[in-house]
Amino acid sequence: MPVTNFTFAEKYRYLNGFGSYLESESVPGALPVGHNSPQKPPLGLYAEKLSGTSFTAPRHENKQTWLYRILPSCAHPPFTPARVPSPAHTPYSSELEVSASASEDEDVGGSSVGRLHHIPNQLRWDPFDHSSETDWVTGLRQVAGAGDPTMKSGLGIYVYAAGRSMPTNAAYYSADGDLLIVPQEGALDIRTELGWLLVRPMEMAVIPRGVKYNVGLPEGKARGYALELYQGHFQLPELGPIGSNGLANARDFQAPFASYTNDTSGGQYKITTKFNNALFETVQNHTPFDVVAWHGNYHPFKYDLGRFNTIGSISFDHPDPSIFTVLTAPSDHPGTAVADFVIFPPRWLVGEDTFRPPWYHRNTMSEFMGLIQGEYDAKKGGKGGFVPGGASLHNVMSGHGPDAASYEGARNAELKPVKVGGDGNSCAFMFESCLMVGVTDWGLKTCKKVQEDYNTESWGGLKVHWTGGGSGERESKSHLL
Ligand SMILES: O=C(O)Cc1cc(O)ccc1O
Ligand SMILES: [Fe+2]
Repeated sequence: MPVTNFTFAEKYRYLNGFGSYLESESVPGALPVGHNSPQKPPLGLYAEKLSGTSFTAPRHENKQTWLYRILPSCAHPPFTPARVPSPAHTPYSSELEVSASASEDEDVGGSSVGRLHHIPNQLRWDPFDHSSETDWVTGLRQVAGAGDPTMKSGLGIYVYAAGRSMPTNAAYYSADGDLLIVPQEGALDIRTELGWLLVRPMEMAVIPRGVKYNVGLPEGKARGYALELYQGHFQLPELGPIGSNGLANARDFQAPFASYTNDTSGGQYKITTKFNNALFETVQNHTPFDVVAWHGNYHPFKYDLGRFNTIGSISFDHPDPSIFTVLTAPSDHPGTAVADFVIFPPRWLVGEDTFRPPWYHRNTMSEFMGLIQGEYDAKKGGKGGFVPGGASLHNVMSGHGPDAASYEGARNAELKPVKVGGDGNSCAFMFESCLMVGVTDWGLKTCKKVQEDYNTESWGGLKVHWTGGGSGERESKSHLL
């Protein structure tokens, strides 16, 4: 059986830098020098290329990694449809049986994206349930999405809940896209083909398309959010006039060290893949975690959100939330993102003569938000409220903004500097997309978490403050006065 007695220090060594071309060898001499694919790679290893872009992608976009492993990935029996439900449909409780959609998937060979409901209403969800019955693979649920993995366009938005580590002889990969993970409760001990990552709440990670991984739960349970990017890859946002540092700094992104298991005993390793949003599995007789060394720029990474250098107004007015972008996945149109990952971290709010929470707005982008901890400054009231582990969706042109209680509070607040979240521990995030997102059956119905009265609870009580009376006079004001 596999060697599993890695020490904490052996597992969690990191290589620093965003998008860097890195190399790592867990046995000295395992990486060929000056060659990618020598006739006989060192130590009797196989060379295997893992590409994240087309071979001919321009250099600044090109992503690939060379893996030096004991056996290549192709050595496995054929995949067959998995006996677990697809992520878009199914309740957490095993009492509710494997869903009808999963068996339909089997009939047609296992490829179904599921129905998405496109609705203009603002949506908010109570915290999603914990589950003791699921592991990472069975605990991922698609809430919303746009586009299509087969066309490599769009994104999927997920929540996960798990109460079990994946068996150590199991691995998962998604052929559909890069997965950005935002833990909300419980650490994730992620073993990837390229090495280990420990990802805790207030950290995030990205596992690229195709990279196999296993998720252990050191705390016995975990819950959080995830975004799967069907097209392109996340990159750091441009900084423009901010200059050469700020927001998420490149050096704070951490990639794993190579770490391998040498299991030649002919064990049984279950590989599950998500392929066009349906799950398939196979069992192979060698561990997928046999990469002794690698070099490349296509690798998993993590980032501690506490290292985000938050920048905001120090004079007046509330800036656009783009100033809080950690990572962005651009569309073909510059400045327009298929997905932005934005955080609202602990920070000081100042601003003279300024309404400090978000202004009311209708947005051409769609906004899915979650709360990692604390409270969000625009959402104080309402039955159920916006609470950690819950979520909201304000779709394309769906009006939103502070609820009535938050509005009145901010309108009358003394404008001294305040730390957002009071104790400084709040952190909400947003997955913002230029695409109109649809909600899955699971997100709309099966999860049973939609707050039916969200709109009226939030904005039904907004007061009229109009004092104009038709005089038409307008105050002209300089902020220098
Ligand atoms: O709707 C939201 O709460 C997210 C958001 C925050 C902000 O500061 C400005 C715009 C915006 O969409
Ligand atoms: Fe918004």
